[in-house]
Amino acid sequence: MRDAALRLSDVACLRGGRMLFRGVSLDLAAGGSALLTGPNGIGKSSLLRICAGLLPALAGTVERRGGLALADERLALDMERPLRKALGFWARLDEVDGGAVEGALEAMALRPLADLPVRMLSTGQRKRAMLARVIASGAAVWLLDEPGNGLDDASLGLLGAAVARHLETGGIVLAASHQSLPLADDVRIDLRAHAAEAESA
Ligand SMILES: Nc1ncnc2c1ncn2[C@@H]1O[C@H](COP(=O)(O)OP(=O)(O)OP(=O)(O)O)[C@@H](O)[C@H]1O
Repeated sequence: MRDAALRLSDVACLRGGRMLFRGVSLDLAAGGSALLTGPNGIGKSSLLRICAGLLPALAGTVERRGGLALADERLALDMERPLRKALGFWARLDEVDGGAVEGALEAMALRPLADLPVRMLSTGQRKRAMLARVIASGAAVWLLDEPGNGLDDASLGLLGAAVARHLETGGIVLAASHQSLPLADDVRIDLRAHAAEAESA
């Protein structure tokens, strides 16, 4: 993971025929993290999708080095499978060993729930399950969309600890949130400063 990188240069985003933001630059190397902030609808999720290569940027460049894991509003876990098996499905695709799933369950305090079908998990437990999927992936670059939503204080602490461990081992974290998070963010990008309307106002 030590050669992981995420670099954005002058990125602009057009969505639904509307310019959302422009001029966003970011340079994260191994161990680097950033928090994207701004009100609902400003384009935080869109920027994460651009970083993930799921949405083209209107202008600018995105460079990624290292595997990528995205946690957004989609749980991406089989609702009918027990949690451990649902995570195991991704672990096989990600070609990580079974120990990665156990470690991720432990990190998110999900061991006691590991044999329950995913559909039986509560909102906060599902969010922890999604974070466990990211942790188990072994990906260097974590893109986390509103990772604190639905989490109680204890779970926010687990999230903060997981992020800190990931950064210590050379990972990169880009999180988007409209609320403050217990993350060691080196860089903060307030998308309001890049909003297309702000420029013309
Ligand atoms: N598939 C789409 N097609 C067209 N417009 C879209 C699409 N998805 C989102 N948008 C629009 O893009 C804008 C930015 O949405 P986005 O989800 O990136 O904002 P956000 O800052 O993450 O918001 P929130 O804090 O509510 O999650 C919104 O105005 C939204 O309606």
